[in-house]
Amino acid sequence: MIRVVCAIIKNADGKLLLTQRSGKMDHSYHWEFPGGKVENDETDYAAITREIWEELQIEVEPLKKLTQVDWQYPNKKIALVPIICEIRSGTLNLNEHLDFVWLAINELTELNVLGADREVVNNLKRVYEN
Ligand SMILES: Nc1nc2c([nH]c(=O)n2[C@@H]2O[C@H](COP(=O)(O)OP(=O)(O)OP(=O)(O)O)[C@@H](O)[C@H]2O)c(=O)[nH]1
Repeated sequence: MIRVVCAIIKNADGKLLLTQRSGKMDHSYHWEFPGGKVENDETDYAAITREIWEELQIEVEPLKKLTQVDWQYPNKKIALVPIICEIRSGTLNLNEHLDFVWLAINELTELNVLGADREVVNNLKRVYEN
């Protein structure tokens, strides 16, 4: 099982950041929460800080882990760990993705999001509704 962390980043309007995978990536053109694989001997928080810096040139502070989603794709099984993060500095620059969007939680269903992320969105609705 591959351990993957993804960042839940909210802006001042309460909208969440999603990024679109490029044509060169696995699951091309799907939308996801930015993040990536945790490397050996790396903590989840170190991994998300590194990935967001590499992908978006933003410095984030990880604040809280949410419920892990285990998901089987045809070619791999992942454990996706969503982490609530706050932006500390930087201006968003797309180093790897095709596009980004800020959307309210109820608007996320309109996007073609990855399977595991649909589950994350459902869990988030519960977090934000309570
Ligand atoms: N970054 C990210 N990856 C996700 C999310 N949800 C999800 O299923 N994944 C999957 O987790 C895997 C690892 O992410 P990655 O960004 O490091 O993968 P990659 O395409 O660079 O490498 P890979 O092609 O070897 O899998 C990918 O297969 C990706 O599709 C998500 O919200 N964020």
